[in-house]
Amino acid sequence: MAETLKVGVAGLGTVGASVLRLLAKHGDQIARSTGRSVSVTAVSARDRNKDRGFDVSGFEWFTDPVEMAEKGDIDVFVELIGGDSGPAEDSVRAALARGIHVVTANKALLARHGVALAEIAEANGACLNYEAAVAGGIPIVKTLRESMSGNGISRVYGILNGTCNYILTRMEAEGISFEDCLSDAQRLGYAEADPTFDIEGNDTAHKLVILTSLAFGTRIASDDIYLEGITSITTADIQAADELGYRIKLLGVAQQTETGIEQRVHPTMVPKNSAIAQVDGVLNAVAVDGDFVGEIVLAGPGAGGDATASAVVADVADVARGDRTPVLGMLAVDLKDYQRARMRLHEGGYYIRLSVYDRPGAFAEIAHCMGNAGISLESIVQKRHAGSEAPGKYDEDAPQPVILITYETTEVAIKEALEVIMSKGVVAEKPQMIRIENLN
Ligand SMILES: NC(=O)C1=CN([C@@H]2O[C@H](COP(=O)(O)OP(=O)(O)OC[C@H]3O[C@@H](n4cnc5c(N)ncnc54)[C@H](O)[C@@H]3O)[C@@H](O)[C@H]2O)C=CC1
Ligand SMILES: N[C@@H](CC=O)C(=O)O
Ligand code: NA
Repeated sequence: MAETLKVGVAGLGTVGASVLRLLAKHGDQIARSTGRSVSVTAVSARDRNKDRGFDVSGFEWFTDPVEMAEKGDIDVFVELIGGDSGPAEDSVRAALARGIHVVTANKALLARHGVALAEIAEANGACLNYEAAVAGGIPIVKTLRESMSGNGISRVYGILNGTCNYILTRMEAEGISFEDCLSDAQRLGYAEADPTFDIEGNDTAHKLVILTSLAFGTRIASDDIYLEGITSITTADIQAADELGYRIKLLGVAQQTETGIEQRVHPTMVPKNSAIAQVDGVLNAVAVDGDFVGEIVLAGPGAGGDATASAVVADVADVARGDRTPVLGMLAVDLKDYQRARMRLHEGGYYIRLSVYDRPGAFAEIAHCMGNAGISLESIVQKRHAGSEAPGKYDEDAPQPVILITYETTEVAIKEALEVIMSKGVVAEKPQMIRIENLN
């Protein structure tokens, strides 16, 4: 058998601890599969004496991950610290500059510096593998980098954040509050160190921009993305979606249009019978439309220590096998510039929830504003608040929820119509607007 592959692991938190356990449990299997034994020889974490449930005394210890990257006797540097700068960035750059292969789960780092890191890796003959960075345990990076290289891709989309999907699923199924669901996701090791990255959509955006680059052969365009998180989603929206035959999911979508590539992250109403609507809890799903293969959908755990470790170790195994696939599926120099499609031109159906003053003519005013903007309404439903006046009487001071579903229209038309509606004094608060995606 070839020489042992020496691995240094930086960051012994949720994912790092699972990586050590996985390698301890399945090291023999990996050696048989790759023809090379893989052994962790060095680790870096902040506190050597912390009880992590496993013994770290057999590893060379580095308090500073950059030192491990620069001086450690290792072949692979596994970065599981997190963050798009600081020790994660410095240590990865140092390892690659030395020609040490890098495996990372850090999507924030790749979204910001992916192309620059790919260039350093290429210049020094090192691998940079990051399967765990996108949709956790789902092998989507490998699928795009290798298995779909013979296809022209027109769209890639999916549920890319386990924390948000877990929150939305439990809010719908169990009626649990947003805050309680989020703290459970944190306790289970799904959330980012700063969970606002999850719930405000940034984590999904980090993953989507990596997928866009892999799918379309473009440079990573982290700033060119439309972004909305799930913090404005209420149980009223979830219930209304259910009654209308939809579920609400946080989707990341990258789609080729006539004017460029649309990169967008936002809560989305998807038909209940679509494949993506069945994906619950911490599971993620990614769909890719290829011109020869058609649509493929991969689903599986998107977060959690063990599922993520599965992807990290598969990347280490690829290094052991001698797999040298280019970082972004092609050399960095061959990546095209990303051309952004304007979000205002986005076309689709919309769900609008308005809080309408119960006054004569209010409905007509709303329908008129929509009509003026060229928007056709598929349905309009008034949902009386429990305890409000019986039908036949009205209470001017008690706004009532009204749900509109539009036929396909443009983002610019919807936004303009809602502004006009707000200016007419018929609604009590800013309207809620959720895009509808009619997926299979
Ligand atoms: N938890 C999950 O489900 C997933 C996490 N990821 C990514 O994996 C990476 C790690 O995530 P987790 O394990 O969840 O985070 P974590 O917060 O549990 O672990 C990070 C570890 O890095 C250590 N650390 C921080 N600064 C350090 C430094 N200067 N030197 C050495 N160690 C340092 C921390 O003490 C902590 O133990 C992040 O990039 C995250 O986005 C990716 C997919 C899933
Ligand atoms: N916080 C992330 C972890 C995996 O990438 C998530 O919830 O998906
Ligand atoms: Na993955």
